[in-house]
Amino acid sequence: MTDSALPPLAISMGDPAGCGPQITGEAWKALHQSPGHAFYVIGDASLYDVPVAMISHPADAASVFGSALPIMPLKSRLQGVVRGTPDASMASGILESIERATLHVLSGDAAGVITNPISKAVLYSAGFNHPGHTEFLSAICEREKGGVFPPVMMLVGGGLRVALATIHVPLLDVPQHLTPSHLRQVTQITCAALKQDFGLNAPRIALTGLNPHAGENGTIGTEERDIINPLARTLRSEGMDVTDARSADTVFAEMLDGRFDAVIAMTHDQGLIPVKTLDFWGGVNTTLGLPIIRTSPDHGTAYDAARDGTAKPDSLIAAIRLASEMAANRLQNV
Ligand SMILES: NC(=O)c1ccc[n+]([C@@H]2O[C@H](COP(=O)([O-])OP(=O)(O)OC[C@H]3O[C@@H](n4cnc5c(N)ncnc54)[C@H](O)[C@@H]3O)[C@@H](O)[C@H]2O)c1
Ligand SMILES: N[C@H](C(=O)O)[C@H](O)COP(=O)(O)O
Repeated sequence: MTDSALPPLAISMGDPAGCGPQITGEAWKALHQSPGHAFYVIGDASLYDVPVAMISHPADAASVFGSALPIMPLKSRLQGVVRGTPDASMASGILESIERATLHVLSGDAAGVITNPISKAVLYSAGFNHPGHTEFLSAICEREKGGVFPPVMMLVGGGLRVALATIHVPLLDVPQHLTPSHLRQVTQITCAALKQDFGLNAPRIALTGLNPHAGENGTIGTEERDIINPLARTLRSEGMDVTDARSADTVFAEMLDGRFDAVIAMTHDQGLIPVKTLDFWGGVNTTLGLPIIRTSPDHGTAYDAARDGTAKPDSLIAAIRLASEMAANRLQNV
């Protein structure tokens, strides 16, 4: 469900040398006759190969969206953008765009933020010290709202919703992050978001095991027996519909059979491989646990496709559609 009474969606520019500008123009072409998906970009007009309209406030976006891509100009200057060639001097413009889009959602001027892909390596080399958008957006929300908003990454696509218990963590360090309190927090945030943002009244959640065969009763690893299953029992006693650790090699097939509404995977690749394999072009990354709606395409900067002008917009379009649905659901369910 979408709601055209909602304010427009804000889209960040992403890496200007990556596929963001091209797929944003293509997304506008696909959606400009759908007022319920109206959006604007905070970026530089010279990047886009579609008709553009400069706006000075998000409220101006809806009236021009049907005929041009609405753009709010950056304050940072972008000089010498070469498609397909990463350049760390673009970092301030990239970050300004993400931050302003987020502030627009926090102020209620935008219904949600959709982030175009960034190269983490480019931003790290310019001093950016968050692992990715997920944690950066959480930090902005915490600074502006004064609360604590631990973010949870969820990928949606191919019939799956997969939340991650750990994100950009080296495999060697994963076990130390899987504490009962952390897993409780991730599961509670996922459950709340399934209700509020996905409109599911009684979500059914499956936890994966960390080890092969979910530890095979403690004979191939003990995290399931000692951490995941005791926590799952406690959460069930509190009324949550959550499984013990299930084998990660079969649980996604079980979800496709309709047994679960979401899977919580213990590691990044455990969760993202099935979604991106089933639906790389339509997959969406969303951040749960924030006071704002945030979605993103599931792919990266695709510099090669950006250079050749062959980037596909499908995942960005899916991210825009999902952000609209989530914003409408959140409006209804708060
Ligand atoms: N949401 C994000 O900001 C995000 C997500 C993932 C990766 N990244 C970043 O992107 C950079 C590149 O990462 P990567 O190479 O592992 O992944 P990638 O998704 O950029 O590219 C993987 C492959 O898929 C192709 N591809 C990706 N998106 C495409 C599209 N829309 N159309 C056509 N082809 C497309 C690429 O050309 C490449 O061959 C890294 O710096 C990574 O940190 C950012
Ligand atoms: N792990 C994500 C993926 O592979 O799709 C990606 O790196 C995005 O991270 P942020 O949304 O935190 O930038």
